[in-house]
Amino acid sequence: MRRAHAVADVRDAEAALMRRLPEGTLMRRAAAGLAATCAGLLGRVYGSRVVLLVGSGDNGGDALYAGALLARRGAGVTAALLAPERAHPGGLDALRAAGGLAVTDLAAATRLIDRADVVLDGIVGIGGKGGLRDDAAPLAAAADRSAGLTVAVDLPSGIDPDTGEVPGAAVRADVTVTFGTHKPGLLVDPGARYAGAVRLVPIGIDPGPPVLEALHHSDLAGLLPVPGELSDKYRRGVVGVVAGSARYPGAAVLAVAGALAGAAGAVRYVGPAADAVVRRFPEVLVHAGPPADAGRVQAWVIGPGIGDGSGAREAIAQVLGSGVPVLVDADGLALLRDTTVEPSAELLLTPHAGEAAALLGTDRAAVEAARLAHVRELARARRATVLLKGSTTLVADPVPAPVRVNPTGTGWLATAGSGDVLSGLAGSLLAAGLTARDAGSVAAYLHGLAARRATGVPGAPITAMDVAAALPGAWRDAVTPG
Ligand SMILES: NC(=O)C1=CN([C@@H]2O[C@H](COP(=O)(O)OP(=O)(O)OC[C@H]3O[C@@H](n4cnc5c(N)ncnc54)[C@H](O)[C@@H]3O)[C@@H](O)[C@H]2O)[C@@H](O)CC1
Ligand SMILES: [K+]
Repeated sequence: MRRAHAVADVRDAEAALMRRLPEGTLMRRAAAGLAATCAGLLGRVYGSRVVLLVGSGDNGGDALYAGALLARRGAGVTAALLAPERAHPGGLDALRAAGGLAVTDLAAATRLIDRADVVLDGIVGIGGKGGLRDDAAPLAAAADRSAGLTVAVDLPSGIDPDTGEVPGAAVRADVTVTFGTHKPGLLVDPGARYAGAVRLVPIGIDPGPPVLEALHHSDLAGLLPVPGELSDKYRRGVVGVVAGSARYPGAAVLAVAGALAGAAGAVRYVGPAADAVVRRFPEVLVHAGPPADAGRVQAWVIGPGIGDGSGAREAIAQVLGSGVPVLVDADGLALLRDTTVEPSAELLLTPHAGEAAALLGTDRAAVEAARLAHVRELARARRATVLLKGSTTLVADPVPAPVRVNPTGTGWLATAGSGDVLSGLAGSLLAAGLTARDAGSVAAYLHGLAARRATGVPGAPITAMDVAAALPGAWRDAVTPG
C-alpha cells in the first residue's frame, strides 16, 4: 500500500525527529536522495548542465544542497534565486563552495533553463499555498519548454500538497522526488498529472495514520476472495443487477459482464433486457422484476441505463430497503436524489464528476478541481461509501478513514459503457462479502489493470466489452506472487 500523509502530520513527525538528530540531518538525507535521483537521470553527471529554481524556504534548501552534491561530481550548476535575500544560507554556501553559481536575473535564468539537462524545482514544497507567484510562473513555463528533465523537489511547485488542487500556474515535472512519505497532492488529480513519476526518499519520519492510500499489486491477493472447498454458488454470493431497459439493453449486458468477472457465484439480472442478457450470457439467472420478487441476493447493483420511469423508482426503493449492500450508479444516482428510503445496509455510490456534482448541488468543474474535498463531502452527506470515477478514482468512506486512490487508471478507460462494467464488478465483490470500501477500490484497481491489458503498449482504443473480457487476466495478474 502506498500511503500519503497530511502536511501537518509530516511537519509534526519531522519536528519530533529533528529534536533527536543533529541539525540539518533531515535536509542532508533529502538532498542526498534528490542528488542520487538526478545523477541516475543524467547518466553522466560530469559536464552536465543543471539549473536549480530556488524559492525562499527549505524546499529551495534541498535543491541547493543537492546542487552542491552534483557540482562536486562535475556538473555545471546554477541556482536561480527567486528571493535572493531569503534563499537558504547554508545551502547557498554549500553550492558556492562546490563551485556552483547563483543568479538573480530571472531572464538570464530562463535562457539557462532552455539549455539545461536537468531543472530542479525547489520553488516551494509543503509550505506552498496558492498557485505559483507571478515571478515564478515564467521559470516553470521555461522548464516545461526545455528539452531537459524537470525534477520536482518534494512536489511540483504550485500544486496544493494536501489536496492536489492546482489553483494557478504550476511546474510540470517529469519526476518528483518526495521525502519521508507521499503527499496527497501527488496522488490526486489534477496535481498528480503534474508530478510525473514519483520517487520516495525515506528520511526516517513516522507521520502516523495516512489520509490517503493507494492499493498495490501485493495488497490484492489479501483482499480478493478465494472459494473454499465447501463453497457453492450461494456461499460465494449472488449479485443482483438492475440495469438496462428494453430500449437500452447494452447497459444491462455490460453491467452483467462486469458482475460475471467478479467474485460472486451467480449473477441474477432483473429488468426488461433479459433476452439480450441471456443471449449473451446463458449462465445468468433472469427475472423481469421487480427486484423484491426476484429471489435472494447478497448485494444489488442498480442504475446503469434504467432511466427514470416508475419501474426504476420502485426498484430503487426496493433494493435500498432490502437489507443487503447496494451499489448505485448512473441513472440510479439521479433517482437517489428524490428517494426518501433510508438504505438498510452498506451503500456504495459510483458517480463520475458530473453525477457527484448533481448530488452535491454544484457543478462538474468544481468537483474536478477539488476531487478529494468533494468525494469526502458526498460520502458524509449521503452516509455512503463513494467511488468518484476519473483518472485518479477515489473511494471515500462516510466515517473518518484514509481515502483510497486508484493507481491503475488509463485514459483509454474513458469509453462508453466502461462504468457499467465497473459497477457490475464492484457489486459482485460486495456480494462476495467485501466491504464497500474494499469492493470499490479493488474493482477500480482490477478495472484499470484490465483496461491496460486490453489496450496494450503503447495503447489503442478499447471498448467496454474489451475491458470486461480482460478482467479474468487482470485478476490472475493481481494474485500472482512477485
Ligand atoms: N521540515 C523538514 O524537516 C524537512 C523539510 N524539507 C523540505 O522543506 C520543505 C518545506 O520547507 P518550508 O517549510 O520552508 O516551506 P517551502 O520551502 O515549501 O515554502 C515556504 C516558502 O515559500 C513561500 N511561498 C509560499 N507559497 C508560495 C507560492 N505559491 N509561490 C512562491 N512562494 C511561496 C513562503 O513565503 C515561504 O517563504 C519541504 O517541502 C521539503 O522540501 C526536507 O529538507 C526534509 C526535511
Ligand atoms: K518544489
